[in-house]
Amino acid sequence: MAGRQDWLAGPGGALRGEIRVPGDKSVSHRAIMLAALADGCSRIEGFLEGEDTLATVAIFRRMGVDIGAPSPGERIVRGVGLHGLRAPQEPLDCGNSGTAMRLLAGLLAGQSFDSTLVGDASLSRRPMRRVIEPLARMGARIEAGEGGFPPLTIRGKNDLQSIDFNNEIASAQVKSAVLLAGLYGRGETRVREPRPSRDYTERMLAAFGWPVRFRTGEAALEGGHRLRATEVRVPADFSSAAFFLVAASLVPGSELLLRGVGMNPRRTGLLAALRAMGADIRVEAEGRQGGEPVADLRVRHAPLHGIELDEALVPDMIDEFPALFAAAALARGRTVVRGAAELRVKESDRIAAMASALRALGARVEERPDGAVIEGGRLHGGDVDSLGDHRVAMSLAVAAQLADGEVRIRDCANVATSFPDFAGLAAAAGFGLRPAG
Ligand SMILES: O=C(O)C1=C[C@@H](OP(=O)(O)O)[C@@H](O)[C@H](O)C1
Ligand SMILES: C=C(OP(=O)(O)O)C(=O)O
Repeated sequence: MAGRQDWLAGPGGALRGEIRVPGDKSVSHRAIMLAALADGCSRIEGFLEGEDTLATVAIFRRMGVDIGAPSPGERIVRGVGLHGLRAPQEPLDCGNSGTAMRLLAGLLAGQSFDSTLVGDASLSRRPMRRVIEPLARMGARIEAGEGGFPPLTIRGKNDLQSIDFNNEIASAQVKSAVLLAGLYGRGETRVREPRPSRDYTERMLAAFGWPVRFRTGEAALEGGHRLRATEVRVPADFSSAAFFLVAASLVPGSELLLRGVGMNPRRTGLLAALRAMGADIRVEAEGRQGGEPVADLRVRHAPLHGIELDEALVPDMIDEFPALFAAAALARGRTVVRGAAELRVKESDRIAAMASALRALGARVEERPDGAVIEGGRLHGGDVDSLGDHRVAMSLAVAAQLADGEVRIRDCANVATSFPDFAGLAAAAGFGLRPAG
């Protein structure tokens, strides 16, 4: 990652125009992984050129997969087949990406060689027992650092057992790690979840020709099949669109059209939450792209009010809470979030990070172990820290648009992991946002 980068944000004017945000991060990771293990040559279009997904590309190249990049957002992957990866000569660097590390833990557990997964300082503080434990039940041998943190050393083992796994947390990363190990398992691997998490691994396995049975909250597959190369068209990332949905809702006079946004129902919880707060967001030009629902989203300014967030929405908007906190701090009345303790183990503790930054701008925020109570009101300018968390940085830039004075947001370089040109696109749409000199 580049050095530390501060932003100067807000106040801004009305947001107008059309935007296409970059490709979906979850889909981009999975497209590279499955294409690498497929028979034949796959083409990926709309790939996210972000640091997280580029880390996944670099990892597969280190394991002997030829991945061409003829143009931005395009990747040509010459699959090596399920057993064709080469033993890496050095540790595989997942950078800041929890998705890369957890999915790869499952995928590498089924290889015949040893491998080590490392990450940056933030990833090295994120819990990995959640994948190590179910994978160990499948016969995988994975050693972690003290406390179950990265690095992970994965001992090669080609004959994994299948399991019937009841996950206690709703996590697509854990579910996907187990399913990817299950490709190498004998018999049927099944994962059940307390609430359904995003289902991209299941959908994409099916697109690559692997038989997989899945319905809300449950997925199952058997080992011993093959993946067939295919074409993947990656939709625009709803989580990146989220910052514009919130900003245009908040700033008077705004109207933005967001093109080709992925509308997988396991991702669009924020849409329901914002509508419950009074947002005016219309879904237009609905279609399908590579097996995923997509649509254009037209968002117009509307006065927002606080809500008691429905806990059932939490997994469907797990990455959108920093943006929701920004909306809540500027809405009329009180917003209550519960059942979202997972936010404490993301790139930062997102409850603490947002509570402390919004408080520094004048908001009244009470932290709870699994959420927060936010009293909406006015914000003033100030100096806040994103704690090196991309979603916190972008959400604070949104909140700053409505602040009475300029906001310095510290440590924003991490935005390049999921949305490299956020500052440029946002400024072009009307955000007050520039790098601090
Ligand atoms: O599977 C995925 O691609 C992701 C799953 C979510 O994490 P959890 O599985 O920890 O909920 C999400 O926060 C992350 O950004 C991407
Ligand atoms: C939590 C996130 O990603 P990851 O877990 O892949 O680091 C995110 O992008 O908000």
